[in-house]
Amino acid sequence: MTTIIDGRQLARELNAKTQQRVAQLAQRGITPGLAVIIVGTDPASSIYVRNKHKKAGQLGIRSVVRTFSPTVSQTELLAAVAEYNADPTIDGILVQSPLPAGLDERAVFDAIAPEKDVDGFHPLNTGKLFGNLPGPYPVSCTPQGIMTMLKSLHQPLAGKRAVVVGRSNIVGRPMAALLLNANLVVTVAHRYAQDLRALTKTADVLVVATGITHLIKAADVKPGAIVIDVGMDRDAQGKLTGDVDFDAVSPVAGAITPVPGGVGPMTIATLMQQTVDLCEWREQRGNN
Ligand SMILES: Nc1nc(=O)c2c([nH]1)NC[C@@H]1CN(c3ccc(C(=O)N[C@@H](CCC(=O)O)C(=O)O)cc3)C=[N+]21
Repeated sequence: MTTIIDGRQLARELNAKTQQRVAQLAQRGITPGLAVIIVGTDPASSIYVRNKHKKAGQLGIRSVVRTFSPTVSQTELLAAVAEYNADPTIDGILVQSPLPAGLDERAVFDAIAPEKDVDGFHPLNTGKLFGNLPGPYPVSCTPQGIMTMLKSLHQPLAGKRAVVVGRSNIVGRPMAALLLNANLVVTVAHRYAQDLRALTKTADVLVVATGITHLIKAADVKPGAIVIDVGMDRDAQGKLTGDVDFDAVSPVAGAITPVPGGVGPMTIATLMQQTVDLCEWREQRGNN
């Protein structure tokens, strides 16, 4: 009776809506454009970028990928961002994180025009999110995709206790803000937490984004809890797995996301959704 939250199926449904919106725009001669900047050839990063590019193509989004050598200078990267900022055919700009050591990732994110910031990493957009200011504005794709997954359960969330484990700028912090904006009671736990397991055990909604393989075991989860696993870890056999011990936890949980097939596909579907959002918002502003 545990619900397995099927990220692939939810992503298919979201992508179908996005594809329809792209078709509507096409009737008016508009094609959403996504620019992806990747530095180096880390195999995992290259796979994500290739998947994003492929999905964009399937939905009718024009996607351009620019790959730089790991020796690229900060100046060259900023020049590429400036070029896409000024390019009227580009609606969304994504700089694949993390950048190699020696490059200032924050400075590159900050250089992206806030209205083209498809990842929602620019301080203007995170500031709006944390202030629960009226939209529209882009939000980090992984936590936004998780909110879509939570909504798919059709359970009232206001007043529930959420625990987010991890406080990265990409996942933990924006996740906490989204849950708080949805009126949950939010705790953010991290590596300095005293008695982490006592905290996770109180969660009605538990989001785990630590990169620690199978950190969360059955005894750490409240019976019936909604468990969201953001981990993308490799087990001893090199198989992709999560921060949650799925086999042990799923009998305890009320609903749980698998890895793979959970949060990952929804992250990409949300990226596509937000590329089209940015395109439509720009249209509405009459800013070509
Ligand atoms: N600026 C930026 N924005 C990002 O959104 C961003 C990033 N940098 N850097 C890296 C992370 C990671 N990420 C993933 C997206 C999809 C899957 C995904 O689709 N995973 C599949 C499995 C893929 C596989 O088998 O390897 C799944 O979970 O089923 C995973 C990871 C986006 N990220």
